[in-house]
Amino acid sequence: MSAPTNIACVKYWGKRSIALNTPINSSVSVTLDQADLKAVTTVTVSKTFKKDRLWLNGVEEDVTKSKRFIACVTGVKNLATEKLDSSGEVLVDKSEWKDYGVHVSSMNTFPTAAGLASSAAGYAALVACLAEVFGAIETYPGELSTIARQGSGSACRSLYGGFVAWRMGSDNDTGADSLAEQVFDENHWPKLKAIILVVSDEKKDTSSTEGMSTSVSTSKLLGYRAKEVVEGRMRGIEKAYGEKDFESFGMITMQDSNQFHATCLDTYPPIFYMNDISKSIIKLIHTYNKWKGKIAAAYTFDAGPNAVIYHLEEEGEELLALMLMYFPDDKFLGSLVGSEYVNNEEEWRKAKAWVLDEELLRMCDAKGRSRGVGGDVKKIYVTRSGPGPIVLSDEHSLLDKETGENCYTKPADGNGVALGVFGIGLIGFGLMALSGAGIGLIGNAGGGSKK
Ligand SMILES: Nc1ncnc2c1ncn2[C@@H]1O[C@H](COP(=O)(O)OP(=O)(O)OP(=O)(O)O)[C@@H](O)[C@H]1O
Ligand SMILES: C[C@@](O)(CCOP(=O)(O)OP(=O)(O)O)CC(=O)O
Repeated sequence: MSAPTNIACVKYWGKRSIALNTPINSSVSVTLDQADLKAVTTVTVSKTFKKDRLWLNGVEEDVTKSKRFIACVTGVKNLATEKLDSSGEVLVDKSEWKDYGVHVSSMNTFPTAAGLASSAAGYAALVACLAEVFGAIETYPGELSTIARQGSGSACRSLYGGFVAWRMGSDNDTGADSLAEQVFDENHWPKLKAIILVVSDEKKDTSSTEGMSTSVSTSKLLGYRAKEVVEGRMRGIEKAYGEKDFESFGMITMQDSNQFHATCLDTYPPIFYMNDISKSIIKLIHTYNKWKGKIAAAYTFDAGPNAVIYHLEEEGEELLALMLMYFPDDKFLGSLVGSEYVNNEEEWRKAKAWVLDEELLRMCDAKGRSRGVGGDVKKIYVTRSGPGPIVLSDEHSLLDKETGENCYTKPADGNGVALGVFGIGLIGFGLMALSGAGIGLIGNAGGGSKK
């Protein structure tokens, strides 16, 4: 299976219960297109596997004590149904699944743990893939998202496409109502686009989990935000998205990003996720909006320095040209990922030569960022909203079909694989080799249960 990342417009920051991984406030995000960023995961299960194993980007991680991983496997197994063969015979009774070991191999097509929501895509892919293999059936809508939430909070939102809310819920005993809900699907607002400026692809020094824990115990501003601010913003942004009102959508998105980073600064000791490059992106966007006379672009930053700039299609080329003017790549390094405008060197030169308004440039120059200084932005994605998890065909398996061992190696030069290598193909049942001694069920191929 593959699963998307998502970038929140109203941020999740702070846990109500660490054990249940429930939040102190609701949040809402845009699911991004998997053509550009995704986690790809294969699951194989077998009775012969001695222990559960996970390979991430080709390297094995010990998951035998991972609370997050165990919660996902156990949670999905609890919803499992029996596995049938094509004639309707029971191959695996649901009571037997507990004896099956799980092998998982997963890779991200973008930097891992760098504030680009790799944990969201990764745990959503894991839960969606396990659900296929075990034929899991939800007893109420959103139940699988309550399981993904226990892997990583933001992962619950990656189980759906489009515009997705994570309702904080009120059940403090089970967390069963702290779940994701699709507010609008990915086809609702096709003109909405996103430019991602990767300022750093290094692993961040304060993880979200650790950062929000310190914030909850030390920041009064965070408590105020959760109590007094978020619900109004949730209502406002859902209305704005529904009405395709970019100005309101953009305003709330920017204000909420700023408030999230203000709570980080209010945390003791303070946490700094944005750096000077992030701040100069913020200044450029405000200058651009001032020049436009309206909110035409809106930035948001997760727990890292990388910027996501939401905008409408009509501003896409101009904004990209503006970014390339102030954050250029020195030479053409290949097409901008996902870009409709820059797919070869000629288009890249054209984008760089785009004639930006003199007054706009004068206003931007006055904000202190010099034109043409390269090296600060490592990579640019030009993307949009997309669907939730997708079933891939067998040929994309990251686990060896005979042995169930990892067969994926991360290329030396990048994050994951070249785009397009993992094609998207919906197939039906993909029972690979279910024999008494052999490997069980290959999860990126779809389930075989009664549904
Ligand atoms: N494809 C994947 N499959 C399973 N687990 C993954 C996958 N990708 C990332 N993870 C887990 O998520 C962790 C990274 O999460 P972290 O929250 O630190 O970064 P992030 O998700 O990239 O950033 P953020 O959530 O702040 O945007 C990894 O160390 C790994 O444990
Ligand atoms: C800033 C954020 O991206 C924080 C995401 O935090 P995580 O979901 O990664 O945290 P855990 O639940 O501890 O795994 C905001 C958001 O995505 O809403």
